[in-house]
Amino acid sequence: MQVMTEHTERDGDYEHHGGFPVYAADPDNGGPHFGRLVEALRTVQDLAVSTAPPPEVIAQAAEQAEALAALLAPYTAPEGHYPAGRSVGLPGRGSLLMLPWTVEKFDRTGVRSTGVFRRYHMGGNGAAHGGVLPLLFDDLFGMITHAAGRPISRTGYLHVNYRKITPLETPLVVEGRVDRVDGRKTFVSARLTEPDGTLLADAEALMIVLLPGQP
Ligand SMILES: CCCCCCCCCCCC(=O)SCCNC(=O)CCNC(=O)[C@H](O)C(C)(C)COP(=O)(O)OP(=O)(O)OC[C@H]1O[C@@H](n2cnc3c(N)ncnc32)[C@H](O)[C@@H]1OP(=O)(O)O
Repeated sequence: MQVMTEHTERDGDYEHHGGFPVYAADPDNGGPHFGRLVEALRTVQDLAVSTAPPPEVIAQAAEQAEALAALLAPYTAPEGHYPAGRSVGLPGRGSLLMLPWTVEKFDRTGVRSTGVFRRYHMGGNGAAHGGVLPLLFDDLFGMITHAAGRPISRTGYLHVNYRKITPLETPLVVEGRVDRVDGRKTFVSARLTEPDGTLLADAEALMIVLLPGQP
């Protein structure tokens, strides 16, 4: 997967739009144990929303969670200086906020990612929560804009059409592209499908190039 520092045909003013820090991919994906930590935390998230332990077990889990937080707290770092979000070799770039999906295609013609929605992402009656689909699409649109060599942009609007119930624990595909560029405006669209092509949701968005100094 290409990242900002490896781009070739981009706007000559690419690095200067907006007040964004410049991110670089972490070639080590956070080191030998980071991916394992993120996966363990995701499993804890799944279990935290789907288990009903007795009080003594909850107390024990709370103590262990508090101990883990205390272990990590001394190592907080500035934005762009921790592996979460920059570990492009890990699902969701190693960020717990992102869906744990894997980018399979990332170039000027578009981006494709595959993965599953897990128990943590459940809304009601066994289906994915409606709020996680915009998260998936928004991050994809950021990557699409970036892969197309467009300058640093933010989402102006994001429209999602929910076509069919999105299942959990089922391999899915999301793929999108730049449809049109008009000055600062990049119009993008994407589709979320099952592997056989069944459409679950589609989305379109407007990504707006930041002006110098815009946050
Ligand atoms: C390592 C891997 C990395 C991978 C990287 C992965 C990154 C993930 C990225 C995630 C992206 C996000 O979620 S960003 C977070 C969500 N988005 C935001 O918080 C944005 C908040 N909004 C803003 O900051 C502002 O609205 C801006 C900066 C986007 C635009 O403000 P502005 O600079 O004043 O521009 P403005 O004149 O209003 O708009 C410019 C043009 O766009 C049009 N426009 C603006 N908003 C809209 C709108 N909602 N609907 C229609 N059109 C609109 C205007 O009419 C105008 O058209 P015309 O008159 O010129 O024709």
